[in-house]
Amino acid sequence: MTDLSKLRNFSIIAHIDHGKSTLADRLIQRTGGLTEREMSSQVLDNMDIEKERGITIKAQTVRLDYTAKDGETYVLNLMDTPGHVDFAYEVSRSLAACEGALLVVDAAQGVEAQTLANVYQSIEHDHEIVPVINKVDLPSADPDKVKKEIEDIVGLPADDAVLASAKTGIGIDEVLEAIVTRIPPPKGDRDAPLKAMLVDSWYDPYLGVVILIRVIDGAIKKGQNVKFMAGGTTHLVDRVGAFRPKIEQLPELGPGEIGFITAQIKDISETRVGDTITDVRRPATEALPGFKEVQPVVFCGLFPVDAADFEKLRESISKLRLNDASFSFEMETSAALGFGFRCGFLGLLHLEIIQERLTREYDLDLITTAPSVVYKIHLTKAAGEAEARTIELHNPADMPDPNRIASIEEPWIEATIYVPDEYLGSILKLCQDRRGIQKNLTYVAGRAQLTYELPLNEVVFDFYDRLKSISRGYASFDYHQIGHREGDLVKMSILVNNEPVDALSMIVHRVAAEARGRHMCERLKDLIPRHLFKIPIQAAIGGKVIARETIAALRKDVTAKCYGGDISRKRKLLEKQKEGKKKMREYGSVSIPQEAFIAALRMGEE
Ligand SMILES: Nc1nc2c(ncn2[C@@H]2O[C@H](COP(=O)(O)OP(=O)(O)OP(=O)(O)O)[C@@H](O)[C@H]2O)c(=O)[nH]1
Repeated sequence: MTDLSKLRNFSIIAHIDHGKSTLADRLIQRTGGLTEREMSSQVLDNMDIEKERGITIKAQTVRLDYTAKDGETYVLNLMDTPGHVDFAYEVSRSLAACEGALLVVDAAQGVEAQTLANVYQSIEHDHEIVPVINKVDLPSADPDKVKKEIEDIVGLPADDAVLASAKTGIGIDEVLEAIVTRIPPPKGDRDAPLKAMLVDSWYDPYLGVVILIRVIDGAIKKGQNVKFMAGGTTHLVDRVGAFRPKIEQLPELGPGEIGFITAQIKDISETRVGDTITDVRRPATEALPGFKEVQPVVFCGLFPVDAADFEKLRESISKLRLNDASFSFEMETSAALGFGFRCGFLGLLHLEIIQERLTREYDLDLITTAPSVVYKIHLTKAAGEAEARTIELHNPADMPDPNRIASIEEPWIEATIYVPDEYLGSILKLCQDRRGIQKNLTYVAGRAQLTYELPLNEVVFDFYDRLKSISRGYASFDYHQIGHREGDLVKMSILVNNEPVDALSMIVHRVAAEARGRHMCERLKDLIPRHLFKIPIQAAIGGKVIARETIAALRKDVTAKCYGGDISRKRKLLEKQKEGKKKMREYGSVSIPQEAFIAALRMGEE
């Protein structure tokens, strides 16, 4: 067990790309955990997609030994946190396991929205925050301006901010000293019953489910019987250890310590982030505060392009789910798309990551249906029912008969947008177009900080992409949910050749329905190839058509213009046609190319 006064638990909070992972790797290297060669590939971002996209998805932790200038050796637990709004709950749990944080701000970019959101969380956890101005090696670095921003915008003193370059190694010793001298040691009672927080968990093919914990009171040892208080399950601990970053087994973890346990757990859904772990024989009386079950907020259908891939899709999805308890799925059948899965995600980025992994790692061609949020539908009282029911709707296809609906509620978010002045006008228009309600607007140092309330369903399509493109990448965005509100919502169906295409139906606000319907029809007109007959494309609410386009009939055979003369050219064309067919879905007698599904949903005007 480590002496409490020699322990420091900290995390690194930063906006995406400000250098959190690079700094973490540099700290590991300086304290001897890694050689220069091992440094060459980032250690903490260990999933391929994380590396490629340069974002951290799962929180990881490392235990470092550091001999400080005072001659004492300290154990530093560094906790990495995910950098994206979709994973805010994991950030919050990781922060709860620490006493302090390094606030990394890019010396050239300055404070961004995500920085703010994470700092506020960190302050809520009573953290000691040490500002680190990173990338001072860049020619465009302006540390004094960034210091002023940290003081004016974040509201933290920044006089003694550490100036560093995670890339070149400048200031790394100062960062380590600041951790030891400025971040307080943890508190904890060794003699109290075991109380440990479940910070994170993941599936490892050799170890089974690995659980990252922070011990609050008591100690946890190999051979101990433990209970998960919220989950209600009990387990026998068979390994206790820490990451350095390689695995090292330890006899026990005492109060204030961070490390991992394994307990022969097969299913990750038994380990819920935020749960309290206690001893079976001598349990704690109260669980740790703040446990929250994470719920998916965005749903969509995933269908194989080739119906024969269904089993492969099922297997692949089940495998992904082994490592990600926040992702949910259940089987779904669609008249047009056949068998597939309805999946739930924490947000759009989460959706994209899963979709990309399925495509890339499992080599599947998929059709993704329109993402949908969770609506609360209040039904009218049916004959024989004691009281009116409320249902949760994840899939526009399951929308009840409008006559049975008393009212519909949709989820709302509060968004914080941080944007340079010159783009403010267009951002305000974007928010207004998406039914936003402006709550606040302040200016700091040539940039505007905007607070808007927005319906989540207006954000899930392409809000973030639009925001980035309007502001040339300078706007940053963060949000949290603020509950459901009633809205005048309707289901809009898309009919191709008079047949409804359920993958394209969506729930929209009545006011926006016509414009969106028209837009969808226009898009589809360009995306669906001509056939030998005329194809009407319609958007409808109930039986009422609100928009219509027609694809003219194809008059000639594609090869006709070759006059049968050039046979190789003719063959090429036919082959091309065949190739195209593979990626199409048949709707009645109409073929719709795979990319039409996603392309039609993009609302941006080009
Ligand atoms: N010039 C310079 N570049 C740096 C420095 N630190 C990091 N970078 C670069 O900045 C980019 C982003 O760094 P990361 O460490 O991946 O950023 P991050 O904050 O971990 O990003 P997320 O994992 O998405 O939160 C990389 O290309 C790094 O090489 C630095 O001190 N100087």
